Amino acid sequence: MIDKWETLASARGSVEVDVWPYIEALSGDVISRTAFGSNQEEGNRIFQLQKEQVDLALQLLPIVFIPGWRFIPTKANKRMKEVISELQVLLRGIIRKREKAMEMGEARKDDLLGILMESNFKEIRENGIGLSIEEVIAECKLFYFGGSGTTSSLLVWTMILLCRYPHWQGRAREEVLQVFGNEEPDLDGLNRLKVVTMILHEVLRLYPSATFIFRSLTKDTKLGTMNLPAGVEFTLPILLLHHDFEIWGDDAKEFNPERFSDGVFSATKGKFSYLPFGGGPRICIGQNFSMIEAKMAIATILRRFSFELSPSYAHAPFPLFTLQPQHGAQLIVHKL
Ligand code: HEM
Repeated sequence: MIDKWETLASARGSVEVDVWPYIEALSGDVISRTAFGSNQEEGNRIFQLQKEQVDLALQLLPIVFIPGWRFIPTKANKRMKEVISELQVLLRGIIRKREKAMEMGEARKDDLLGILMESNFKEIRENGIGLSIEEVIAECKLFYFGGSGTTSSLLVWTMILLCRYPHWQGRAREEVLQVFGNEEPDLDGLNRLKVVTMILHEVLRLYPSATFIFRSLTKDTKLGTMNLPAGVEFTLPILLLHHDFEIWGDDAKEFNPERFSDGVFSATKGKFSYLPFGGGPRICIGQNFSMIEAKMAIATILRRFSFELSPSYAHAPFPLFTLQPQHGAQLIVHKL
Protein backbone atom coordinates (compact mmCIF):
# COMPACT_ATOMS: atom_id res chain seq x y z
CA MET A 1 0.00 0.00 0.00
CA ILE A 2 2.73 2.44 1.03
CA ASP A 3 4.82 1.64 -2.06
CA LYS A 4 1.83 2.10 -4.31
CA TRP A 5 1.03 5.52 -2.80
CA GLU A 6 4.68 6.52 -3.15
CA THR A 7 4.70 5.54 -6.80
CA LEU A 8 1.45 7.40 -7.44
CA ALA A 9 2.82 10.52 -5.71
CA SER A 10 6.29 10.31 -7.23
CA ALA A 11 5.74 12.66 -10.20
CA ARG A 12 4.43 15.66 -8.26
CA GLY A 13 5.17 14.78 -4.68
CA SER A 14 1.46 14.44 -3.94
CA VAL A 15 -1.60 12.72 -5.34
CA GLU A 16 -5.32 12.29 -4.71
CA VAL A 17 -6.13 8.72 -3.66
CA ASP A 18 -9.27 7.00 -2.44
CA VAL A 19 -7.48 5.31 0.45
CA TRP A 20 -10.48 3.13 1.45
CA PRO A 21 -9.95 0.20 -0.99
CA TYR A 22 -6.22 0.14 -0.11
CA ILE A 23 -6.99 0.01 3.61
CA GLU A 24 -9.58 -2.74 3.10
CA ALA A 25 -7.06 -4.80 1.12
CA LEU A 26 -4.41 -4.21 3.81
CA SER A 27 -6.49 -5.53 6.71
CA GLY A 28 -7.78 -8.42 4.60
CA ASP A 29 -4.19 -9.34 3.84
CA VAL A 30 -3.19 -9.09 7.52
CA ILE A 31 -6.03 -11.41 8.58
CA SER A 32 -5.44 -13.87 5.80
CA ARG A 33 -1.71 -14.14 6.62
CA THR A 34 -2.41 -14.45 10.35
CA ALA A 35 -5.06 -17.12 9.91
CA PHE A 36 -3.66 -19.19 7.04
CA GLY A 37 -0.22 -17.63 6.47
CA SER A 38 1.49 -20.88 5.72
CA ASN A 39 -1.00 -21.60 2.94
CA GLN A 40 -0.60 -18.22 1.30
CA GLU A 41 -2.32 -18.98 -2.01
CA GLU A 42 -5.32 -20.76 -0.51
CA GLY A 43 -5.47 -18.07 2.20
CA ASN A 44 -5.78 -15.36 -0.48
CA ARG A 45 -8.56 -17.29 -2.21
CA ILE A 46 -10.42 -17.68 1.10
CA PHE A 47 -10.10 -13.92 1.60
CA GLN A 48 -11.57 -13.22 -1.87
CA LEU A 49 -14.44 -15.67 -1.33
CA GLN A 50 -15.37 -14.30 2.08
CA LYS A 51 -15.30 -10.75 0.73
CA GLU A 52 -17.63 -11.85 -2.07
CA GLN A 53 -19.86 -13.55 0.51
CA VAL A 54 -20.16 -10.28 2.45
CA ASP A 55 -20.99 -8.34 -0.75
CA LEU A 56 -23.65 -10.91 -1.70
CA ALA A 57 -25.11 -10.90 1.82
CA LEU A 58 -25.45 -7.11 1.56
CA GLN A 59 -27.26 -7.44 -1.76
CA LEU A 60 -29.59 -10.05 -0.25
CA LEU A 61 -30.16 -8.26 3.06
CA PRO A 62 -33.19 -6.17 2.04
CA ILE A 63 -35.08 -9.26 0.78
CA VAL A 64 -33.74 -11.91 3.09
CA PHE A 65 -36.78 -11.68 5.37
CA ILE A 66 -39.20 -12.85 2.68
CA PRO A 67 -39.93 -16.43 3.80
CA GLY A 68 -38.41 -19.01 1.45
CA TRP A 69 -36.64 -16.40 -0.71
CA ARG A 70 -33.23 -17.94 -0.14
CA PHE A 71 -34.38 -21.17 -1.84
CA ILE A 72 -35.33 -19.41 -5.09
CA PRO A 73 -32.50 -19.90 -7.62
CA THR A 74 -31.82 -16.21 -8.31
CA LYS A 75 -28.37 -15.28 -9.63
CA ALA A 76 -27.25 -13.98 -6.22
CA ASN A 77 -28.63 -17.01 -4.32
CA LYS A 78 -26.91 -19.41 -6.70
CA ARG A 79 -23.59 -17.58 -6.46
CA MET A 80 -23.90 -17.50 -2.65
CA LYS A 81 -24.28 -21.30 -2.62
CA GLU A 82 -21.24 -21.73 -4.90
CA VAL A 83 -19.14 -19.43 -2.71
CA ILE A 84 -20.11 -21.22 0.50
CA SER A 85 -19.39 -24.61 -1.02
CA GLU A 86 -15.98 -23.57 -2.47
CA LEU A 87 -15.05 -22.14 0.93
CA GLN A 88 -15.96 -25.38 2.72
CA VAL A 89 -13.97 -27.46 0.23
CA LEU A 90 -10.92 -25.21 0.45
CA LEU A 91 -10.91 -25.03 4.25
CA ARG A 92 -11.56 -28.73 4.66
CA GLY A 93 -8.65 -29.43 2.25
CA ILE A 94 -6.22 -27.23 4.23
CA ILE A 95 -7.33 -28.77 7.54
CA ARG A 96 -7.02 -32.35 6.28
CA LYS A 97 -3.53 -31.65 4.91
CA ARG A 98 -2.46 -30.22 8.25
CA GLU A 99 -4.03 -33.07 10.21
CA LYS A 100 -1.98 -35.53 8.19
CA ALA A 101 1.19 -33.48 8.70
CA MET A 102 0.57 -33.42 12.48
CA GLU A 103 -0.01 -37.15 12.59
CA MET A 104 3.33 -37.59 10.81
CA GLY A 105 4.94 -35.51 13.61
CA GLU A 106 5.68 -32.41 11.52
CA ALA A 107 6.27 -29.13 13.41
CA ARG A 108 3.28 -26.83 13.90
CA LYS A 109 2.66 -24.20 11.24
CA ASP A 110 2.91 -20.77 12.79
CA ASP A 111 -0.51 -19.31 12.03
CA LEU A 112 -3.93 -19.22 13.71
CA LEU A 113 -5.09 -22.42 12.08
CA GLY A 114 -1.88 -24.16 13.21
CA ILE A 115 -2.32 -23.01 16.82
CA LEU A 116 -6.01 -23.91 16.85
CA MET A 117 -5.41 -27.36 15.41
CA GLU A 118 -2.49 -28.14 17.68
CA SER A 119 -4.45 -27.26 20.82
CA ASN A 120 -7.46 -29.20 19.53
CA PHE A 121 -5.27 -32.22 18.72
CA LYS A 122 -3.82 -32.10 22.25
CA GLU A 123 -7.29 -31.80 23.82
CA ILE A 124 -8.58 -34.81 21.87
CA ARG A 125 -5.48 -36.89 22.72
CA GLU A 126 -5.60 -36.02 26.44
CA ASN A 127 -9.35 -35.74 27.13
CA GLY A 128 -10.99 -37.47 24.19
CA ILE A 129 -13.08 -34.42 23.26
CA GLY A 130 -12.45 -31.45 21.02
CA LEU A 131 -13.73 -29.42 18.10
CA SER A 132 -15.09 -31.18 15.03
CA ILE A 133 -13.74 -30.25 11.62
CA GLU A 134 -16.93 -28.24 10.98
CA GLU A 135 -16.32 -26.29 14.19
CA VAL A 136 -12.69 -25.59 13.22
CA ILE A 137 -13.96 -24.30 9.86
CA ALA A 138 -16.53 -22.08 11.62
CA GLU A 139 -13.82 -20.65 13.92
CA CYS A 140 -11.64 -19.79 10.92
CA LYS A 141 -14.51 -18.00 9.20
CA LEU A 142 -15.51 -16.09 12.35
CA PHE A 143 -11.94 -14.95 12.86
CA TYR A 144 -11.85 -13.61 9.33
CA PHE A 145 -15.24 -11.87 9.55
CA GLY A 146 -14.49 -10.43 12.98
CA GLY A 147 -11.11 -9.16 12.00
CA SER A 148 -11.19 -7.66 8.54
CA GLY A 149 -13.92 -4.99 8.21
CA THR A 150 -13.48 -3.77 11.77
CA THR A 151 -9.81 -2.80 11.70
CA SER A 152 -10.13 -1.23 8.25
CA SER A 153 -12.98 0.89 9.58
CA LEU A 154 -10.81 2.07 12.50
CA LEU A 155 -7.94 2.90 10.14
CA VAL A 156 -9.96 4.82 7.58
CA TRP A 157 -11.74 7.00 10.18
CA THR A 158 -8.40 7.66 11.86
CA MET A 159 -6.97 8.97 8.58
CA ILE A 160 -10.08 11.07 7.91
CA LEU A 161 -10.10 12.58 11.41
CA LEU A 162 -6.37 13.31 11.28
CA CYS A 163 -7.11 15.27 8.08
CA ARG A 164 -9.85 17.23 9.80
CA TYR A 165 -7.67 17.89 12.83
CA PRO A 166 -4.19 18.58 11.38
CA HIS A 167 -2.96 19.62 14.81
CA TRP A 168 -3.48 16.01 16.00
CA GLN A 169 -1.89 14.65 12.84
CA GLY A 170 1.15 16.77 13.66
CA ARG A 171 1.26 15.59 17.29
CA ALA A 172 0.95 11.96 16.24
CA ARG A 173 3.73 12.27 13.64
CA GLU A 174 5.99 14.03 16.13
CA GLU A 175 5.51 11.18 18.59
CA VAL A 176 6.11 8.49 15.94
CA LEU A 177 9.32 10.18 14.78
CA GLN A 178 10.48 10.62 18.36
CA VAL A 179 9.91 6.95 19.21
CA PHE A 180 11.19 5.34 16.00
CA GLY A 181 13.52 7.92 14.40
CA ASN A 182 14.69 6.30 11.16
CA GLU A 183 14.00 2.74 12.35
CA GLU A 184 11.04 0.67 11.19
CA PRO A 185 8.26 0.48 13.86
CA ASP A 186 8.59 -2.47 16.25
CA LEU A 187 6.32 -3.93 18.93
CA ASP A 188 8.16 -2.36 21.83
CA GLY A 189 7.94 1.13 20.27
CA LEU A 190 4.28 0.68 19.31
CA ASN A 191 3.48 -0.02 22.96
CA ARG A 192 5.05 3.33 23.89
CA LEU A 193 2.88 5.42 21.54
CA LYS A 194 0.69 7.40 23.91
CA VAL A 195 -0.73 10.13 21.63
CA VAL A 196 -1.50 7.61 18.87
CA THR A 197 -3.30 5.38 21.41
CA MET A 198 -5.38 8.33 22.65
CA ILE A 199 -6.29 9.16 19.06
CA LEU A 200 -7.35 5.56 18.29
CA HIS A 201 -9.51 5.43 21.43
CA GLU A 202 -11.21 8.69 20.45
CA VAL A 203 -11.76 7.49 16.86
CA LEU A 204 -13.39 4.30 18.21
CA ARG A 205 -15.58 6.43 20.46
CA LEU A 206 -16.88 8.70 17.67
CA TYR A 207 -16.81 6.12 14.87
CA PRO A 208 -17.08 2.67 16.50
CA SER A 209 -16.53 -0.03 13.84
CA ALA A 210 -19.43 -2.03 15.32
CA THR A 211 -22.25 0.46 15.97
CA PHE A 212 -24.30 -1.95 18.09
CA ILE A 213 -24.18 -5.42 19.63
CA PHE A 214 -26.95 -7.87 20.48
CA ARG A 215 -27.69 -9.72 23.69
CA SER A 216 -30.46 -12.13 24.60
CA LEU A 217 -31.54 -12.55 28.19
CA THR A 218 -31.18 -16.01 29.71
CA LYS A 219 -33.09 -15.00 32.87
CA ASP A 220 -35.55 -12.31 34.01
CA THR A 221 -33.58 -9.11 34.40
CA LYS A 222 -34.15 -5.63 35.83
CA LEU A 223 -32.53 -2.98 33.64
CA GLY A 224 -32.89 0.51 35.12
CA THR A 225 -36.64 0.94 35.56
CA MET A 226 -37.51 -1.90 33.14
CA ASN A 227 -38.28 -5.50 34.07
CA LEU A 228 -37.33 -7.70 31.15
CA PRO A 229 -38.34 -11.37 30.94
CA ALA A 230 -35.97 -14.18 29.92
CA GLY A 231 -35.80 -14.68 26.16
CA VAL A 232 -35.93 -10.97 25.30
CA GLU A 233 -33.41 -9.95 22.66
CA PHE A 234 -32.08 -6.44 22.80
CA THR A 235 -29.67 -4.17 21.00
CA LEU A 236 -26.98 -2.21 22.79
CA PRO A 237 -26.52 0.97 20.72
CA ILE A 238 -22.77 1.55 21.07
CA LEU A 239 -22.88 4.56 18.76
CA LEU A 240 -25.50 6.37 20.87
CA LEU A 241 -23.73 5.53 24.11
CA HIS A 242 -20.46 6.95 22.74
CA HIS A 243 -22.16 10.23 21.74
CA ASP A 244 -24.14 10.77 24.94
CA PHE A 245 -23.70 14.28 26.44
CA GLU A 246 -24.55 13.01 29.93
CA ILE A 247 -21.67 10.57 29.81
CA TRP A 248 -19.02 12.48 27.84
CA GLY A 249 -19.90 16.10 28.60
CA ASP A 250 -20.63 19.09 26.34
CA ASP A 251 -17.91 18.17 23.87
CA ALA A 252 -19.31 14.65 23.37
CA LYS A 253 -19.60 15.14 19.62
CA GLU A 254 -16.17 16.68 19.22
CA PHE A 255 -12.89 14.95 18.44
CA ASN A 256 -10.86 15.41 21.58
CA PRO A 257 -8.31 12.60 22.15
CA GLU A 258 -7.13 14.48 25.24
CA ARG A 259 -10.06 12.94 27.16
CA PHE A 260 -8.17 9.62 27.01
CA SER A 261 -4.87 11.07 28.26
CA ASP A 262 -5.19 9.15 31.55
CA GLY A 263 -6.60 6.00 29.96
CA VAL A 264 -10.07 4.61 29.30
CA PHE A 265 -11.01 4.10 32.97
CA SER A 266 -10.44 7.75 33.77
CA ALA A 267 -12.22 8.97 30.61
CA THR A 268 -15.33 6.94 31.46
CA LYS A 269 -15.06 7.67 35.21
CA GLY A 270 -15.19 3.92 35.74
CA LYS A 271 -18.62 3.58 34.05
CA PHE A 272 -19.41 0.84 31.56
CA SER A 273 -19.98 3.37 28.79
CA TYR A 274 -17.17 2.82 26.28
CA LEU A 275 -17.75 -0.40 24.36
CA PRO A 276 -15.97 -0.38 20.99
CA PHE A 277 -14.97 -4.01 21.57
CA GLY A 278 -18.15 -5.05 23.39
CA GLY A 279 -17.88 -6.38 26.94
CA GLY A 280 -18.29 -9.34 29.25
CA PRO A 281 -17.44 -12.94 28.37
CA ARG A 282 -17.97 -12.35 24.62
CA ILE A 283 -15.70 -9.29 24.42
CA CYS A 284 -13.72 -9.07 21.18
CA ILE A 285 -10.84 -11.53 21.23
CA GLY A 286 -8.99 -9.50 18.61
CA GLN A 287 -8.84 -6.16 20.43
CA ASN A 288 -5.12 -6.17 21.21
CA PHE A 289 -4.32 -7.56 17.81
CA SER A 290 -6.30 -4.82 16.05
CA MET A 291 -4.81 -2.02 18.17
CA ILE A 292 -1.29 -3.21 17.31
CA GLU A 293 -2.21 -3.55 13.65
CA ALA A 294 -3.75 -0.05 13.59
CA LYS A 295 -0.74 1.50 15.38
CA MET A 296 1.68 -0.21 12.99
CA ALA A 297 -0.27 0.99 9.94
CA ILE A 298 -0.75 4.57 11.18
CA ALA A 299 2.87 4.89 12.35
CA THR A 300 4.13 3.67 8.97
CA ILE A 301 1.84 6.06 7.07
CA LEU A 302 2.70 9.06 9.28
CA ARG A 303 6.43 8.56 8.73
CA ARG A 304 6.09 8.65 4.96
CA PHE A 305 3.16 10.97 4.20
CA SER A 306 1.14 13.92 5.37
CA PHE A 307 -2.47 13.92 4.23
CA GLU A 308 -5.51 16.17 3.88
CA LEU A 309 -9.09 15.75 2.68
CA SER A 310 -9.66 16.18 -1.02
CA PRO A 311 -12.46 18.57 -2.08
CA SER A 312 -14.13 15.49 -3.65
CA TYR A 313 -14.49 13.76 -0.26
CA ALA A 314 -18.12 13.53 0.93
CA HIS A 315 -18.53 12.69 4.61
CA ALA A 316 -21.02 9.81 4.81
CA PRO A 317 -20.47 7.29 7.64
CA PHE A 318 -22.57 4.30 6.69
CA PRO A 319 -23.25 1.36 9.04
CA LEU A 320 -23.12 -1.83 6.95
CA PHE A 321 -21.68 -4.72 8.94
CA THR A 322 -19.17 -2.14 10.10
CA LEU A 323 -19.13 1.68 9.96
CA GLN A 324 -17.80 2.53 6.51
CA PRO A 325 -17.26 5.69 4.42
CA GLN A 326 -20.10 5.26 1.93
CA HIS A 327 -18.48 7.23 -0.89
CA GLY A 328 -14.87 6.29 -0.12
CA ALA A 329 -12.09 8.33 1.46
CA GLN A 330 -10.55 10.62 -1.12
CA LEU A 331 -7.43 12.17 0.41
CA ILE A 332 -4.51 14.13 -0.97
CA VAL A 333 -1.36 12.42 0.23
CA HIS A 334 1.96 14.28 0.19
CA LYS A 335 5.29 12.47 0.26
CA LEU A 336 7.46 13.63 3.16
C1 HEM B 1 -11.04 -2.17 15.55
C2 HEM B 1 -11.14 -3.48 15.49
C3 HEM B 1 -12.23 -4.30 16.09
C4 HEM B 1 -13.40 -3.91 16.68
C5 HEM B 1 -13.92 -2.48 16.88
C6 HEM B 1 -14.09 -5.12 17.10
C7 HEM B 1 -15.30 -5.14 17.74
C8 HEM B 1 -15.92 -6.29 18.19
C9 HEM B 1 -17.18 -6.31 18.91
C10 HEM B 1 -18.00 -5.07 19.28
C11 HEM B 1 -17.46 -7.60 19.17
C12 HEM B 1 -18.71 -8.12 19.92
C13 HEM B 1 -18.34 -8.25 21.39
C14 HEM B 1 -19.53 -8.47 22.29
O1 HEM B 1 -20.55 -9.00 21.83
O2 HEM B 1 -19.43 -8.10 23.49
C15 HEM B 1 -16.39 -8.41 18.61
C16 HEM B 1 -16.33 -9.80 18.69
C17 HEM B 1 -15.35 -10.55 18.08
N1 HEM B 1 -14.22 -10.10 17.44
FE1 HEM B 1 -13.72 -8.17 17.18
N2 HEM B 1 -13.33 -6.20 16.74
C18 HEM B 1 -12.18 -5.76 16.13
C19 HEM B 1 -11.15 -6.51 15.64
C20 HEM B 1 -11.10 -7.89 15.65
C21 HEM B 1 -10.01 -8.68 15.13
C22 HEM B 1 -8.74 -8.12 14.49
C23 HEM B 1 -10.36 -10.00 15.30
C24 HEM B 1 -9.58 -11.24 14.94
C25 HEM B 1 -8.30 -11.23 14.84
C26 HEM B 1 -11.65 -10.03 15.94
C27 HEM B 1 -12.32 -11.17 16.29
C28 HEM B 1 -13.52 -11.18 16.97
C29 HEM B 1 -14.21 -12.40 17.33
C30 HEM B 1 -13.77 -13.82 17.00
C31 HEM B 1 -15.36 -12.02 18.04
C32 HEM B 1 -16.43 -12.92 18.65
C33 HEM B 1 -16.08 -13.18 20.11
C34 HEM B 1 -17.11 -14.07 20.82
O3 HEM B 1 -18.29 -14.07 20.42
O4 HEM B 1 -16.73 -14.72 21.79
N3 HEM B 1 -12.06 -8.73 16.14
N4 HEM B 1 -15.46 -7.58 18.03
